[in-house]
Amino acid sequence: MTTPAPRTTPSGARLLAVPDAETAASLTATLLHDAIAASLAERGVARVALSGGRTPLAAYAQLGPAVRDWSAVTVLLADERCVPQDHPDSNAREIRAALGPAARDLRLVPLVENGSPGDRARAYAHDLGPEPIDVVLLGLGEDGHTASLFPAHGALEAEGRTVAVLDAPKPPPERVSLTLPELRAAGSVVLLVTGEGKADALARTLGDPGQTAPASLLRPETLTVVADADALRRADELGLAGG
Ligand SMILES: O=C(O)[C@H](O)[C@@H](O)[C@H](O)[C@H](O)COP(=O)(O)O
Repeated sequence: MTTPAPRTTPSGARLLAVPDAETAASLTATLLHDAIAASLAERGVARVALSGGRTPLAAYAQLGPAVRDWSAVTVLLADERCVPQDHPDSNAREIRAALGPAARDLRLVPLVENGSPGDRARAYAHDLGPEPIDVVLLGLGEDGHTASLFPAHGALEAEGRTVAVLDAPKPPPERVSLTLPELRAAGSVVLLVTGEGKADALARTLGDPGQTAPASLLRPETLTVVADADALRRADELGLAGG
């Protein structure tokens, strides 16, 4: 698909503004595909971290059949809920289902099912493997959270690669998330935001760097925001959606 002319956000991130959620999904699938293909061409393997939530599922459905060799791709979780892997709230389960049968050979690294959230976070930090992540797909909550990093939450200060969250405002409360340093170390990050319910959160993210909007703490040099017109409405009104 044709990529829209990039805008630059006040922090210096790339913003790709698209008319609707359907176009945002196709563009996101293309960006993920291209990042995976570049890593496969360069190193023969690719490492991608994906988020849960409803918004990216249409993009995953297009990404599944688009990637030629899933057996060389490791799929990590940007965040996961502390539930069994076959639970309806499991991000791993949703992501695998959305990628579909074409991705059956992928290596998805799940969160271990036993232990406290802290134990699971430590195990996941080990399971991430030593190399940095090539590309991360993040969503944005209506309250401004990204992955399981919630506004003004202590997890934002975590210095390791993963962090346990015991009291997430969005259920389920017990989660494990990649940390800000880990997200900032990734080769690239795509933040996918659609729908008018996200408009205030996106405006805060683009305009008010700080812990009230965790995605504003991502690294602008590696960040691409893909947003549809409904999600951008407030940021546009405030002149925060770049030019
Ligand atoms: O597991 C999770 O809860 C997510 O990874 C989370 O960060 C999600 O991306 C946002 O809450 C947006 O979710 P929606 O796309 O459903 O709005």
